[in-house]
Amino acid sequence: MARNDQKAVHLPSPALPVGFRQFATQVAGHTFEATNAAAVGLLQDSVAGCVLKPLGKPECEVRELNFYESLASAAVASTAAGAMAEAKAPGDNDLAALSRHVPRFYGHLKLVVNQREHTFVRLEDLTSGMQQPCVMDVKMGRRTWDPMSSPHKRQVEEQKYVICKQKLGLCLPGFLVYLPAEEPGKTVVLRHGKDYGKSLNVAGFRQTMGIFFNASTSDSKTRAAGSEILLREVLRQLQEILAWFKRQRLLHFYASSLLICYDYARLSSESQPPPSPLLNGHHQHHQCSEDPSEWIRVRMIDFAHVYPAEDGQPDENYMFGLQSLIEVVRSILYR
Ligand SMILES: Nc1ncnc2c1ncn2[C@@H]1O[C@H](COP(=O)(O)OP(=O)(O)OP(=O)(O)O)[C@@H](O)[C@H]1O
Ligand SMILES: O=P(O)(O)O[C@@H]1[C@H](O)[C@H](O)[C@@H](OP(=O)(O)O)[C@H](OP(=O)(O)O)[C@H]1O
Repeated sequence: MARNDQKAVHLPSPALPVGFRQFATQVAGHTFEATNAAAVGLLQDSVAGCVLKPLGKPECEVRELNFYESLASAAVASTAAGAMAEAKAPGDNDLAALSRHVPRFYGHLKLVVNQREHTFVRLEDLTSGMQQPCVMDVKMGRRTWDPMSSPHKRQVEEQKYVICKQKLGLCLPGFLVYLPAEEPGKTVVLRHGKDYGKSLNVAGFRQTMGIFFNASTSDSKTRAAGSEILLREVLRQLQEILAWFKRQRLLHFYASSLLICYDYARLSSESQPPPSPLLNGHHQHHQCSEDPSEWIRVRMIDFAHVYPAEDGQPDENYMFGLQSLIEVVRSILYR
């Protein structure tokens, strides 16, 4: 069963190249539209574990492609310099270190969708391997317009998600979560888009985060071991990203997001009581006690508005949002 604020309309299917389909767990961003054949969303690639992201407006295309390609070359340069004990270009280390917080990049390609050619980047699917993927897109920063934006674009951006953006430096364009249903063993899917995110105040934002992490106070069924592992691991990954931002002086990220993904199937199995001891006094191996980063992933996405840092300043705008997000997750963990 699904609940959501996105009306169930039957859209005419877009004409896609053979071997590709619409990516079902896209929660935000540009999507296919029934009445606009030029609008394109993410595709699921025939290559397992990959998605294809359309690059959109020409200026966004150049910036996002440039970002991924710079990261890829910095990673190569860093590895080669390490092997040869050579000096690297300034900033290569920081860029190479960023790669682990970003989906893996497998190049770009052009595809014809609805009789129009579009450029896509092929990326690691961050929900890959998840049986019941829960996904949240959190857009970072009080300021979501870039230095080249027109006065009109600035004004439009300033008027959206006003409370959460100004108070927390965060906004919530969409999420999808599996929740336990009344009937034991069954789940419901809750899905909300940008209209919901735009209606939130700070209390609503915090409450929504609790729901997304299956850790709302009213829900005692899953407020157990799994939820604690989830919150601790999300915090750990957020702290690593913050540590990177504190070091780097290269880039500023406007209107960029963090994508938080986890597998509800693993969350609920982690929440089961551990198996009882065997007659010989040993415990059976608990099949879920592997590395939580296998089923919990926090990554930076959407680099259409990445700019070189002016005067080598840190990206305070992004860090303000990230610190708020860390505080919100921490408050859910320790309440
Ligand atoms: N690597 C990925 N793996 C899985 N899902 C992804 C990945 N990249 C993007 N998505 C999904 O697609 C959505 C949109 O991604 P993204 O923000 O990059 O697109 P966009 O169209 O540039 O967004 P915007 O309109 O905010 O500029 C995300 O919210 C997420 O659901
Ligand atoms: O959150 P909303 O209300 O959906 O607003 C969109 C959001 O700000 C996107 O980041 C932006 O795309 P870009 O990052 O590509 O600018 C898009 O501009 P667009 O409509 O001009 O594509 C906006 O409509």
